[in-house]
Amino acid sequence: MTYAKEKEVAIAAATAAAKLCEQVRADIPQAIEKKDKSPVTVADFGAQAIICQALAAAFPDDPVVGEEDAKELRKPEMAETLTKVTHYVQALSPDATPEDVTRWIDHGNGQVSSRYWTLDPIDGTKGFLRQDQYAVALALVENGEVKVGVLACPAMPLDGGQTGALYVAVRGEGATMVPLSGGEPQRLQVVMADDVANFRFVESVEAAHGDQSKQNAIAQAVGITTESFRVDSQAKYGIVASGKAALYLRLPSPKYPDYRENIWDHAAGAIVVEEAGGRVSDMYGQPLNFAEGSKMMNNRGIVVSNGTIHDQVIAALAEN
Ligand SMILES: Nc1ncnc2c1ncn2[C@@H]1O[C@H](COP(=O)(O)O)[C@@H](OP(=O)(O)O)[C@H]1O
Ligand SMILES: [Mg+2]
Repeated sequence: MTYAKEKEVAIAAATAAAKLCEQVRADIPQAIEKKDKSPVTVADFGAQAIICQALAAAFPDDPVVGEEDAKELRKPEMAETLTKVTHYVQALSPDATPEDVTRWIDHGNGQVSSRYWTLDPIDGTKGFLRQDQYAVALALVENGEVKVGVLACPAMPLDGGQTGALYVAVRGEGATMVPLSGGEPQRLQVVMADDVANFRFVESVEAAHGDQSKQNAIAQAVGITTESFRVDSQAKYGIVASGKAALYLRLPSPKYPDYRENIWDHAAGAIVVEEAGGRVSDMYGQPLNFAEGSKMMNNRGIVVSNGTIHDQVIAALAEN
């Protein structure tokens, strides 16, 4: 299985969604508060609509497990927001109606099964609102294993001065980065053990999404003495896959000890790092479980590394 069609459709859909997000961002979006108090914007809804439309057309039998749903958007008091979402979707899909938009968004409310897609239309919504990093993250999972992952990071600075990266991985075929504006795919390779200058670590900007003091202590314990890079979203996986950092740590926040990670926050990033030669596990060294549901109930914390230091990190975590 080469997943050629899956890869092509995912790249086109994520690229289109990233374009929509950048358009919304140029217009300075307002945050809307979700029931769980986390922010969402018209771009989150628009990107999920665009991607689900493409997936439903190309793979009508595949469920999509996405972050957003259209329940709130259908309420009369949200009519103005739905009009705005439809306006941005129409820039890419001119005949789209508000009914199409809500239907496409809800196509993303599928269930984990033996083959499904998982989608975070905007990962790092807080970064998106801050004009920082964010990612459009889309992955195909079969029998619990991520097979294809696409991560669009429109704000990622590239060597040479351009901005915007598309990270792509297919299981067994390696990982590449293509500038979002187009160009030749470049093969990704995690940092080598002797590349001291790039032996940094990355963590979230949001202190509440992790345990920054423990993350720093563990990084030091494995010999990373420089301060962390703080970056929003799965852009962190892109940075590790590109060899610009050796470690990404995401340990449970003491404020939210019962938090469980969402599959869409990790599936696309994880395959990109693994196919670039790195390793991904939870804080106990267990593989991430993409087979059970949208929350990884049996995993705690996330460790992403270049591979060479992975066992050392897990050992340091067991001791601390
Ligand atoms: N207490 C918590 N611990 C870990 N992750 C959390 C969290 N609360 C929210 N998140 C997740 O952190 C994601 C952002 O990741 P990061 O911190 O790496 O930028 C959010 O994705 P969304 O922005 O898609 O909602 C959300 O799913
Ligand atoms: Mg997310």
